[in-house]
Amino acid sequence: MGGSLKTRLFGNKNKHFKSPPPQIYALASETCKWSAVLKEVIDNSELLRHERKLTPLLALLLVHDFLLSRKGIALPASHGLRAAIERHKARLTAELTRARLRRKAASIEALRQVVTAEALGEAGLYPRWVRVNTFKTTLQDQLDTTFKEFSRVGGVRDVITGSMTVKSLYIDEHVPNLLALSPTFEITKTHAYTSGAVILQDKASCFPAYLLDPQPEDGDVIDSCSAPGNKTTHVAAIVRSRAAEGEACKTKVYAFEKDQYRSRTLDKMVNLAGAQEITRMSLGRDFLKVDPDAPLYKNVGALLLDPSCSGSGIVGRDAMPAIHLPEQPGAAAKKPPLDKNRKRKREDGMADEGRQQILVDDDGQELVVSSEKEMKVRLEALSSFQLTLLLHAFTFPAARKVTYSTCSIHAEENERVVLKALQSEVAVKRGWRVMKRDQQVQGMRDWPVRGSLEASGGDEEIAEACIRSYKDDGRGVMGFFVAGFVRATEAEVEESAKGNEKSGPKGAERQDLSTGNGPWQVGPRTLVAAPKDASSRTSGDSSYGGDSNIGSDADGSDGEEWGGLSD
Ligand SMILES: C[S@@+](CC[C@H](N)C(=O)[O-])C[C@H]1O[C@@H](n2cnc3c(N)ncnc32)[C@H](O)[C@@H]1O
Repeated sequence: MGGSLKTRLFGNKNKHFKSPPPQIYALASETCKWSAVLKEVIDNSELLRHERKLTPLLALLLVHDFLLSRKGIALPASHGLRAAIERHKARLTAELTRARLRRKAASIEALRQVVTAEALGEAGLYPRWVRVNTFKTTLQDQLDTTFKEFSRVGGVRDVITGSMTVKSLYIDEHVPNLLALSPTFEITKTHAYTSGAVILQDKASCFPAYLLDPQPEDGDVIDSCSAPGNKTTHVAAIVRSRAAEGEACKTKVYAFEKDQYRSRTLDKMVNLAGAQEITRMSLGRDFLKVDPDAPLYKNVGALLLDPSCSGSGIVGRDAMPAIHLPEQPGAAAKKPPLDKNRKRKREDGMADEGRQQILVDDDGQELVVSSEKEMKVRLEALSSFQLTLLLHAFTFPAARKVTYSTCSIHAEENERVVLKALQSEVAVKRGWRVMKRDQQVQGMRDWPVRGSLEASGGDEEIAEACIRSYKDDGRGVMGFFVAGFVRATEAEVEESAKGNEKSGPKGAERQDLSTGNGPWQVGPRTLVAAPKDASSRTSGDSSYGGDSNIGSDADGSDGEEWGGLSD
């Protein structure tokens, strides 16, 4: 099985490890992180030459615990392996000091920071986004306690550049209750994190709940695709914050999650976040099988739809920590094993290794893609499924607002789904429109990165309504897409129907976006072809990163981690 360490441990539902996956993950990632330093210590102290029973990996694990773990080696004092390390205490300690000085670190704490920064890899170029969970605390409380010693900086870039100073913080200007922290700060070791008072969630992943902006008059809310629960707990926190002070919150958030395994994570997260008071979870339930006309959902006015996607916007999903093993005395340098498939692939005219990609979608599913064609087929299947879910959301009788989001950078999963949804029969019949930029909540209106004009069929209003983000553009967020839909009033629907009758069908101009997939037909909205020089990036911003593809955590889900649990 390929994929990241997290995917291998947490995504493998059928594997039963002897120890809990979070414990194995912590051990493996910590050992990998220190392995370059420990290799130097072990090689230079000649430990493996003196202690022939030790293997390089065992030595790495034991020396790590001996030198760096607070509890030391977790074996009885009389145990042979423990004695094999402790016999060399003086030499190992001296070599650790040398390794530290070589890295110009004044203390073990400083060395820890150097090692952490090195191990972050791509993730070190992004801040740690932390959403303050208002079910449990307030932004001010957190600034006064958990982040008391942090210095405030002027922008996200300063948090990243100053990452070695560890404790810098920026209060986000777009999304309320969101902080950007230095990537090396170990937030997961704080009480705020383990108690669910703060939740690790990328800025862009906070856009959907914020854009949905549920108000008490909107009625109940549905999160159709919920696990691991970042957006569910976010939208629930917003709903709760809008209930009158001192009064019980009447609005409910209905959270659906199809996958049984991921449902457990959702359940834990909702409870840890304190969102269970207003969240009704349907664990293991397919949103597509939910009857929109069921009495239970008659007051559902707002739906958040964040379906499975290619995960191509996720930062660091591929990252597999490197392990540096000490030299085994006398062992001949091993040749890397021959890839038996390699020759055959070339003879077959298949893509060589360089072009083959393992796609890990945001559900942790892996797929080897070796040609453009395969990629296209995969994206088509995803977009068809995404559209079907979106159109199902449109059918809830009292629904007035829907947000649709993906952590993908592909237009097929984003603007193209929006266009098809707007053209669908259900959208036309029920009066669904795109939520225009000037109808959006302030922070989303101000966010400068908008949809692709070309992918929006040249429709500027739609491109402006769509919200994007790109990794590598210096804004410190993952690649993401979100669009909102609002439903017109009955009067507006009638007005628009009259307009359509007058203008008649414009078949010649119409761009056919129908895939033939999904239960809905394309409606009468007319689209104008994109101008040839249409820029796929808007808002006069030239600092975008490329649409680099692919391969992405949560840390479960959108490259996120969350309150005290590992997905
Ligand atoms: C992108 S993840 C959701 C991430 C989540 N919104 C968050 O922010 O933590 C998509 C989730 O949708 C679930 N899913 C996919 N199809 C579904 C369906 N038809 N009904 C309910 N859940 C579904 C997947 O199992 C997966 O857990």
